[in-house]
Amino acid sequence: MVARARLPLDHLPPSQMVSFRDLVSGEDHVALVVGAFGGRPPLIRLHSECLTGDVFGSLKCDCGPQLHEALRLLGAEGGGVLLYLRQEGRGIGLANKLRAYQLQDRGLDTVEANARLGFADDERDYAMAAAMLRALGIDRVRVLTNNPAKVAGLEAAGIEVAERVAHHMPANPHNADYIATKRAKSGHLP
Ligand SMILES: Nc1nc2c(ncn2[C@@H]2O[C@H](COP(=O)(O)OP(=O)(O)OP(=O)(O)O)[C@@H](O)[C@H]2O)c(=O)[nH]1
Ligand SMILES: [Zn+2]
Repeated sequence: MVARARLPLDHLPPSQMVSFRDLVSGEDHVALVVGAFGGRPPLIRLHSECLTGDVFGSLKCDCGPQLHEALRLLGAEGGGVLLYLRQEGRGIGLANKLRAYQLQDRGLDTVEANARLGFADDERDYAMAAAMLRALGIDRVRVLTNNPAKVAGLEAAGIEVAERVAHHMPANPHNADYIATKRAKSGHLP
């Protein structure tokens, strides 16, 4: 844990941002601790950075709506934690994601494009996310995700996943194929 501060957020209960330094990548990951929780395992979201979707509202993926809906759900529960993980492009970085988009414009799907660039479909791991949760005193969670690799990654690192809560957003004409490919090839759950 590197630094921590109160961070008032629109329409959300009193929140804090906590930053962590990843000594392997040098990146700062952040935990947004929304409101208060206790009793049942807290609702959490592991959100992988997506500059295009999170900041600019890109329609090519579902990251922006997933981010905002996750925060809304945490607020509606009174509290929870969103980990904002600096895993842009499923861990390949922004420039390579843009190269992958270029290949997708030529007909490759999201998995084929990664392979063409010499990457695995998904280069992320969740050990850092588990370490962040433990540093916050959390060892049992309910996790908002459609991605079984996130559940498996947390469990492998010693965090108990009491429940997986599906986190689907409505598709649009630009991301429908992307979402279908994640289901067909990357094991994403309905
Ligand atoms: N390499 C690559 N990364 C992408 C692409 N589209 C989105 N991303 C990245 O994928 C990450 C989000 O992953 P998703 O597969 O949408 O969702 P998930 O996080 O695995 O699963 P959920 O928890 O269900 O949302 C972000 O880091 C995005 O930047 C793409 O076409 N290629
Ligand atoms: Zn995205």
